[in-house]
Formats: sequence, C-alpha cells, structure tokens
Amino acid sequence: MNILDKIVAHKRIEVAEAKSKVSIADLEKAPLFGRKTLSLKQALTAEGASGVISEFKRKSPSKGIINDSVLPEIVTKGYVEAGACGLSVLTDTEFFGGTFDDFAKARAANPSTPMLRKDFMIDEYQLWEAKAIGADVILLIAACLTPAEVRQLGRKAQELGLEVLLEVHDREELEQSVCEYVDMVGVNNRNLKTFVTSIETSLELAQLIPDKFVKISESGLKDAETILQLREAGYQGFLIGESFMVTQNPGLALKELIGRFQLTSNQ
Ligand SMILES: O=P(O)(O)OC[C@@H](O)[C@@H](O)c1c[nH]c2ccccc12
Repeated sequence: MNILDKIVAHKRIEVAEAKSKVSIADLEKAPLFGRKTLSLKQALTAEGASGVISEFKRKSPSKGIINDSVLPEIVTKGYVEAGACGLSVLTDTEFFGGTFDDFAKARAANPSTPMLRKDFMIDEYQLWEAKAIGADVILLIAACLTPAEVRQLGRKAQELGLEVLLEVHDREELEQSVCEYVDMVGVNNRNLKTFVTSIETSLELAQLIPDKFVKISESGLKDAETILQLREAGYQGFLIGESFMVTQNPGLALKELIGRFQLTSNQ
C-alpha cells in the first residue's frame, strides 16, 4: 500500500469515530462556525502580495520529526508579521503530528489572515469540522478522490463559505478533477511514491491550468530564485513548510526569503 492509501484508510476510521462522538448539529454550535471566512484567493492576488502561504508542520511521513519544540501561535504570528499571505496548519495527527488545538491556537493568534485546514478531506463531515475550527480554505487532493467526489466536496465547501484548493500531481489528475467548484489549483512538486520534489512538475503543468484559477506551487520550495521562476511561469501562490519549520525561528526564515525575492524582483 502506498502512503496516501494508508493515510486515507486511517482517515476513514478517524472520521467514522469523530462522527459517532460529535454530531453536525454540535459542530454548527461551535463559536467560530458562523464566522465570516477570509479569502485566500484575494490575499494572493492583491497588489504587492508575497504569495507565500506558510505552513505549520511538526512532522511528515517523508522527513519524520521536523520540529517539535515550537508553538503554533508563535510560529504563525511570526509568519504573518514577516509577510505571509495565508497560513496552512496541519490537522492530521497520525502522520503529520497536527491537531485541532494547533489550528485553534494559530486561528486565535491571527484573526485576519486566511487559513487553510491542511488535512485529507474524504467526507463532507470534515467540511463542518473545518468551519467549526475557523478555517477559511480546505484542500482536496485529486490523488485520493474521484472527480465526482471533488465536485461534491468542492460544491459543499463553497456553499459553507469555504474556498477550495485542489491539489494535483500530474496532467491526468488536473484534467479529470478540475471543475467549477474549485477556487485555486495547487501543483504538488512532491512525488508521493518517492517523496522526491521537483519544480519541473509545477513548470510543466502551469500552462495547462486554466487562468481563472489562482495557481499555487506546493512543496520543496526554499530559495528566492525558484519562486521568481515560478512567478514567471504564472504562479501566484507558494506553499512552504519544511524549509521554514526546520529552523528555530520559522518567521525569520520567511522574512529573509521575502527580502531576497523582493530585492531580486525590483532589480
Ligand atoms: O514542507 P514543504 O516541502 O515546503 O511542503 C509544504 C506542503 O506543500 C506539503 O506539506 C503538502 C502538500 N500537500 C500536502 C498534502 C497533505 C499534507 C502535506 C502536504
């Protein structure tokens, strides 16, 4: 079984358990459920935006522990102060060490920044969870959903006021899954079988993504030159976790990166 199949199999059990404990009606009573959501799409396309979506990620199947000594509220505040357009916080516990508590702490510390609930969405119930914890955006991974599921989950998410980021790895996933219930298309540079990242994936798919979608390049990004190259190719969003999280001060790492690519782009 590949890693994605393993994660999804585990997620199905988790979701069934969560459903038996907390009803949708209860999720709707959560204090943040009715909150007005923020637009990541708008933040990424605003004049002068850095385009960086910074991720809080404690561990991953590819790297093991990345950083287990930092606090979500401190890291995410640092990201926002450094110029992040949006935040991504992992809520998958088993494989990424994330929690709803991490998300809640980041949410409370950054009330005006669009936030992505980073998890493996397979069931509408998780959209209600996302609303209940104060998320603005959800991720739909084409590699673990049928095109019909992408449509169904995307449509429901938008009805709830959430924005939808569709993640693809190749041309086939893009062509089969992209639909009107998607706001942004993310190209994951990480091959899920080998964990190797290559920005060629983003460069190859850029032209194939219809222009009405905001394009986001995901994973393996760390230097200013790469970001400028991806911008040239049409990307307005850059999802970056590991290269910040491996440092003791992820916000500072983002600040330095933005300093480098803004300097370069003004020359
Ligand atoms: O840490 P990186 O290499 O900068 O990558 C961030 C993000 O793209 C990555 O965490 C990611 C992309 N898609 C995902 C789906 C699930 C979990 C994690 C991910």
